[in-house]
Amino acid sequence: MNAGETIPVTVLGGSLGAGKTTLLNHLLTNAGDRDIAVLVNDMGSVNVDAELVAEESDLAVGDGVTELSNGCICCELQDDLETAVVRLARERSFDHLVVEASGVSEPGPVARLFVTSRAAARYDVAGLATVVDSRLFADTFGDGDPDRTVAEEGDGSVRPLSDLLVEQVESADLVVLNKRDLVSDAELAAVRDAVEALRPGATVVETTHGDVDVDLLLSDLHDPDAPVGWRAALEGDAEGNEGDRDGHGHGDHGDADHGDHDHDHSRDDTPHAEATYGVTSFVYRRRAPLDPDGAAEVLGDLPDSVVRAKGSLWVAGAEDVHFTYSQAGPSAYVAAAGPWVASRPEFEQDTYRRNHPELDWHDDHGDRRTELVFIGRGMDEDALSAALDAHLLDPGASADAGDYPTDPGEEVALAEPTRERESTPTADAAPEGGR
Ligand SMILES: Nc1nc2c(ncn2[C@@H]2O[C@H](COP(=O)(O)OP(=O)(O)OP(=O)(O)O)[C@@H](O)[C@H]2O)c(=O)[nH]1
Repeated sequence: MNAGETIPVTVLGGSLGAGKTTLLNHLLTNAGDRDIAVLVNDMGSVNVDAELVAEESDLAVGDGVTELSNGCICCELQDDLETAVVRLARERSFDHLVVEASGVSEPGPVARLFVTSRAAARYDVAGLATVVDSRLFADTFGDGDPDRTVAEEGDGSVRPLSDLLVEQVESADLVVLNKRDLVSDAELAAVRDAVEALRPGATVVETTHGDVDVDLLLSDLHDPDAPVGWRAALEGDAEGNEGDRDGHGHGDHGDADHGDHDHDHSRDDTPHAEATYGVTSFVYRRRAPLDPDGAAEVLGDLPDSVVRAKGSLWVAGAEDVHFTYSQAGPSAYVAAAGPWVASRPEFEQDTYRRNHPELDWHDDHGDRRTELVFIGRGMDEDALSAALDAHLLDPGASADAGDYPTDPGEEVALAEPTRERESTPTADAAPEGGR
């Protein structure tokens, strides 16, 4: 490498056992003339993956295959990773770096390291590749085997696997649907369909034993501005529905035309997906607060047809708090994001609105709104909207939102895959901190 040239980096993510190591072996065996450095992170103290990769590719550990032990590179080992990649670039010459994130890492933070830290001067992100265990994905979002839906983190705490699967897909430039041999054509089509809805525009390939096209894997695929499905749906809806903004003002929530205009125009982005397999998305947007218990009841027990839901909640009894909601398969959380802009002192509101002219501001309610995007297969939009509408209250109505989180970043589970679903958020449901 010439001084001043940057090295392309591909960050490889995917759930535990998805086939990342298998894919790395395939890559190293088929690398041709390329000199590839691989940084492997494995959970636990033994770097089995690094040794396996080294063993199968005639590379010694330390000779291009570098280990990081004791945890997850996206969090505890962030400093080590930064040091390791800077040292690697200084000490060795190679054409491409591949970093395998552990099965419970989100690839996004790992990739950001190459943009924001000392490593940025030496590296350029070429792509985030996520290996998906097609069988596990189909199970998690299809029939939902609860025993397989929790991943253990380095500190022993558990995290719903569905969250990780969704996040790993939502940040990917390339999605590798691995274990093709373990799913039927219909199951694979459903998985592909969900992946395309979660991450419109990502390159999606199907593989068995990680036999991905090496040129494709290493090519420059990264698009930091690529849309995430739920955000694209919200934006598409906002653009297409200027007229409905004022249509849901004070007291109109009983109006029969509530749901009529809330169809998602972003489905135009993936027309074949909808036409072929029925993946759709829609936005539920109301200018009225939800009853706290009713909202928890509906949003904590969404139909299985919903793969992903996300958005903002205006909750009666806590009208100053902007709540966010996030559901992925069998898990659902509500978090306190901080005050609504409309709850802040007037001068702050003015400044904020000047700096955010795109903010959807209502004459009476400011930015307070309930705005949820749902992505799924064969969803009954009318039924879901009606279930939520049944819990709409008038702005200012009294209600007890005592079980909802209050501190910014605090989170409460409405549904978790390992436990019995709860009908309301409870104070003893461990808040998991802002994610
Ligand atoms: N049937 C089948 N098995 C596969 C496929 N790809 C990988 N495997 C197997 O799945 C298991 C896990 O594969 P790995 O490559 O170790 O997965 P990983 O993502 O590196 O796993 P962790 O490092 O634990 O996160 C191994 O037993 C592989 O042989 C595939 O396409 N089909």
